[in-house]
Amino acid sequence: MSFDKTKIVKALTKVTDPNSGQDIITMNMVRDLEIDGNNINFSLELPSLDSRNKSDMNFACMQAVQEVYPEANVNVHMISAAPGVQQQPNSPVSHIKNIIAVGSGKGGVGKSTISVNLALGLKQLGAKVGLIDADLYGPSIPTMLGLQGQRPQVKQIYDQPKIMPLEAYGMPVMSIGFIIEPEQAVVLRGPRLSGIIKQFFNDTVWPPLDYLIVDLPPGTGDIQLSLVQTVPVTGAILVTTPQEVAIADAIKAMNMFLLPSVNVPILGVVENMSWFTPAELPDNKYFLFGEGGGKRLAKESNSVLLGQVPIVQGIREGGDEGKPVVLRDVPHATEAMQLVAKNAARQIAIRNETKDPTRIVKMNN
Ligand SMILES: Nc1ncnc2c1ncn2[C@@H]1O[C@H](COP(=O)(O)OP(=O)(O)OP(=O)(O)O)[C@@H](O)[C@H]1O
Repeated sequence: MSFDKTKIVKALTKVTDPNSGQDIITMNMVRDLEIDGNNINFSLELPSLDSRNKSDMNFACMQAVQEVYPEANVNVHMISAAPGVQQQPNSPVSHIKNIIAVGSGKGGVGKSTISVNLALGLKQLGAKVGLIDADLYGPSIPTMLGLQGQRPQVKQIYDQPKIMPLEAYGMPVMSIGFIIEPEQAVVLRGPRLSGIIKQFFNDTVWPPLDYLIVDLPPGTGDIQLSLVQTVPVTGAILVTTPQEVAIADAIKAMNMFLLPSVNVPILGVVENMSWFTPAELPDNKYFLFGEGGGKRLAKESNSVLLGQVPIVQGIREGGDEGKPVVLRDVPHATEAMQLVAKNAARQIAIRNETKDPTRIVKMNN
C-alpha cells in the first residue's frame, strides 16, 4: 500500500506548535515530506534546536501519522529555522515579525493611550497585531480595552502550562494588570519583573503576528532592560507632550535604546496633547503645553514625527469606556491616531529595509 501525502499533511495538522498555539502545517514548519516504501520522512523546522518541546513534538508527529498509517515508519528530522528578517534562532517568538516598544520620559503623557490606538490602528490597516501592557505603574490598558477584572486562561501544551492572551476587538492582549494587582505591581523588584516579562514571551501563546506593541513604563528601568534581554526589539516609539521640561526625560529614555549594547533603533516620536480646539471654535488651536517638543525630540533622536494628537475629550472617553478612539468617529482624534499608525508602519518597513535585525542583549550577570 502506498501512502497519500495529502492524508499525512492532514494528520500533521493535529500537532500543535507550542509557541504560537497553531498547528505545524499552518505554521509552515514541515519540510521535505517524502515517502520511501514503508518510510515517511520529513523535517520539522523549529526556532531553535534546543527547544524544550523537541522530543514531545517528535512523538506527537509520529503519533499523528500512525493514527492514519499504523504500519508506517515515521522519521522526523529536526532542523533549526534559518534566521530571516527579525528572526533569531534564540528568539522565543520568531513567529512575530516586529516587536515595537512604546516608551516615554515622564508618566501621564498618554503613552498607553497611544499604544492602544497604534495597535488597533495597525490592525485596521490589515495587519495581525498583539499588545503587551508592561507598564506596572498604571496598567491602564485592561480598562482602555474593556478587559478589567478578566484573567487569562492557562492551557497545558505538551505538559507545560501556557498562558492564553485575552482578546479585545480581535487583538490578543497581555497585561501586568491581568497577573497582579496594581498595588502589588509597583513594589516588585528586578528579578520578579524580569520573570514576568519573560513569561509574556516564553510562556504565552501568541499567534503569528506582524506587530507586537509593548507599552513600557515611563523612564528607564528593569522592565526595559528585561525586554531587550528577552526578545529582539525591532524599534522604539517615543511619546511626549510638547513642553520643553518633558523633553529632557524623554531624551534619557531615548538614550537607553541607543546605547551601543542595546542598539534598538528609534522609529519615531508621537507628540500627544499637542493642542486643544474647543468645539465652538473649530479653527482655533490653543497650545496649552507649549509647542515644538515632538519635533525637537524627533530631531534629537534622528527620527521623524509620526504624528501630533490633540487634546480631545473623546480620546479620554474612549479610554475610560473601553473603546479606543481609533475605533470611533471622533473629529480631529480618530484620523490623528490612524495617521500615527500609518506612519509607524512605514517607518518600520524602512527600518527593516535599511538596518540589520536587532540582537537580543546578552546578560552579563
Ligand atoms: N490626546 C488626549 N486627549 C485627551 N485625553 C487624553 C489624551 N491622551 C491621553 N489622555 C488621557 O490622559 C490620561 C493619561 O493617559 P495614559 O494613561 O495613556 O498615560 P500614560 O503616559 O500611559 O501614563 P502612565 O505611563 O503614567 O500610566 C488618560 O485618562 C487618557 O485617557
